[in-house]
Amino acid sequence: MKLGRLNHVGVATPSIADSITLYRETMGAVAIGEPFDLPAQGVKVCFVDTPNAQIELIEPLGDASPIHGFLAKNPGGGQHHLCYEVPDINEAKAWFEAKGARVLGEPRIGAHGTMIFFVHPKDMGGVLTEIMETPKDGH
Ligand SMILES: CC[C@@H](C(=O)O)C(=O)SCCNC(=O)CCNC(=O)[C@H](O)C(C)(C)COP(=O)(O)OP(=O)(O)OC[C@H]1O[C@@H](n2cnc3c(N)ncnc32)[C@H](O)[C@@H]1OP(=O)(O)O
Ligand SMILES: [Co+2]
Repeated sequence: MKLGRLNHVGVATPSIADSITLYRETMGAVAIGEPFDLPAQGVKVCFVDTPNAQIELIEPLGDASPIHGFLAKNPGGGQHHLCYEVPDINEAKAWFEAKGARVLGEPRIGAHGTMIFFVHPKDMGGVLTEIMETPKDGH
């Protein structure tokens, strides 16, 4: 497998609205997208663009959101995952499995419209790792 560029840093927050204010007023972010719901992933999402990567703000959506546990431990929010691009999602899944790393569920469509999967943080040096097939438009 050939690891590609860092696509985004996932940041869990109890309030995307409050985080947008923080990123705009304290961080000086100028390219902040509109928040949208992603019910299949149990999160509300908002992209903050930086020149070389995105910050992906995620807020829990619904009772079964996968980030409830994280926010219970980190009520103010915090860095949740790192996402790297790969050219081929199935090849990448087979690669991680062959290394003995736990792939969490099956690949599914992510917020950028390409296939993603997650690798367990306990098998990745404490970092919840998202693997994403490179978008065809390069974003
Ligand atoms: C916006 C859509 C999409 C995209 O396109 O980009 C996304 O990014 S969606 C992002 C949200 N979705 C997910 O995170 C899906 C994958 N995650 C999971 O399956 C679970 O969250 C998890 C990683 C298995 C954790 O499950 P949870 O029930 O919350 O916790 P556990 O108690 O089972 O945790 C075990 C262990 O791992 C530690 N942990 C949990 N989350 C993280 C984390 N984000 N980073 C680092 N470590 C994490 C947790 O603290 C436990 O450790 P111990 O306390 O030492 O046992
Ligand atoms: Co993500």
